[in-house]
This record gives sequence, structure tokens and C-alpha cells, in this order.
Amino acid sequence: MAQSGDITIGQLSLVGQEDAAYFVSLIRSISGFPKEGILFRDFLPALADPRGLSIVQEALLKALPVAADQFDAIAGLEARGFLIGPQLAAALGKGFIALRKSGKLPPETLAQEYSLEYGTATIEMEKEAIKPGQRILIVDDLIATGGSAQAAAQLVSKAGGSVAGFSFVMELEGLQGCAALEPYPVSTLVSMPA
Ligand SMILES: O=P(O)(O)OC[C@H]1O[C@H](OP(=O)(O)OP(=O)(O)O)[C@H](O)[C@@H]1O
Ligand SMILES: Nc1ncnc2[nH]cnc12
Repeated sequence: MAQSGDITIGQLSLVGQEDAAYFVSLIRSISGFPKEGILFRDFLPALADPRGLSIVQEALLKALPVAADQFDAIAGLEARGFLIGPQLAAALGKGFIALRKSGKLPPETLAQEYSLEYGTATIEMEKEAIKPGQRILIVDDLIATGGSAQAAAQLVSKAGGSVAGFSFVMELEGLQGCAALEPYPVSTLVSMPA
């Protein structure tokens, strides 16, 4: 697979090597943020760039983990999942469901606590956001340990929905995040060392 710096281009190559390399060049890596020992991977510079923004949308559409007729709505995790979920949902003619950090949504909510690479957190969803039986694609910018994504899946199940799969832009290697989501279909565009 193609490599650019320490980033491996996986399914992002579906947009072509030139666009893939361009997008990867815009991913920023910051060492020691938000804590000592963490190499923080930031795709905001790629979203700030018009070409970068359209590349990520095209790539997410081309790399869907299941066919678009296999899910009814997209759910995204606050905050960075909100930056890709709504545009992907709009492009597919689906709705977007927000999974928020705790304390941001009015009652009644469903909540799920989880741990991630640098701490613990709780996400919440409006109790009625998902109709019973709805099939949900969960999206986020990055999968590290998979804790956030697993918590999102638990919330979808608590609400009576079913998880159709997961789409991520970036995957951190060596933390077994995608393995933790088995047997759900998972798609990631690029991978890189944690
Ligand atoms: O796979 P995990 O170990 O759970 O880590 C991945 C999560 O960590 C980051 O979010 P963060 O909680 O930092 O919040 P933010 O999007 O609000 O910055 C990222 O956007 C994912 O949601
Ligand atoms: N290394 C990392 N960079 C960006 N977001 C993250 N979420 C969890 N680990 C992360």
C-alpha cells in the first residue's frame, strides 16, 4: 500500500493516488497533545482546504463499509464526527443523528460511558432519535482504541436501532480499535502509528 510520511494510504486510494497524497499531506501530527506521550492526529487542516474537503467526502462515499441501501441514517460522534457525518448523510439522502458529549442535550437522553486513548467520557443521544429497527452507519474522524465507537454502538442498540457499520477517516495502528468492532463492517481511509 502507498505510504506518505508515516501515514499509509488504504481506501483513500479510491479517489486516485494524486488526490490521496494531497489529502494526506494536509493531516497534521502534534506530539504531546493533549497529554504527554500522545501523537495527536488532526485532519482539520484538510477540511479547511476546499480540495481536501471534497476529497474526504468523495472518499467516504466510495469507501462505504456497506451499500447505501443497507442503512437508514448516519450517526456521528461529537465533535469531529459532526464534521463529516452531515455532509455524507446529505450526499446519500439520509438523516444525521448527533451523539453528544454528556450534559449538552435536553432530557430525555440515553447515555453511555467509555474510555479512550487519553481519558474517559460519556456520550448521550436523544432517547427518540432512532426509530426501532433503524439501521445506523456510525461515523467519526478517527478510531484509536475503539472505545468511543463501541459506546456509540451501545447507544444505538439501547435506542432500539441496529448498527450497519462504521466509517472512519483515520485509524491508529496497534491499538486494536477495528478488531474491537468485529463483526461489524468497518471502513477506514488511512492508517498511521498511534
Ligand atoms: O477510539 P477511541 O480511543 O475512542 O478514540 C477516538 C475518539 O477520540 C477523538 O475524540 P475526542 O474524544 O478527543 O473528542 P473530540 O472529537 O471532541 O475532539 C476522536 O475524534 C474519536 O471520537
Ligand atoms: N492520537 C489521537 N489523535 C487524535 N484523536 C485521537 N483520539 C484518540 N487518540 C487520538
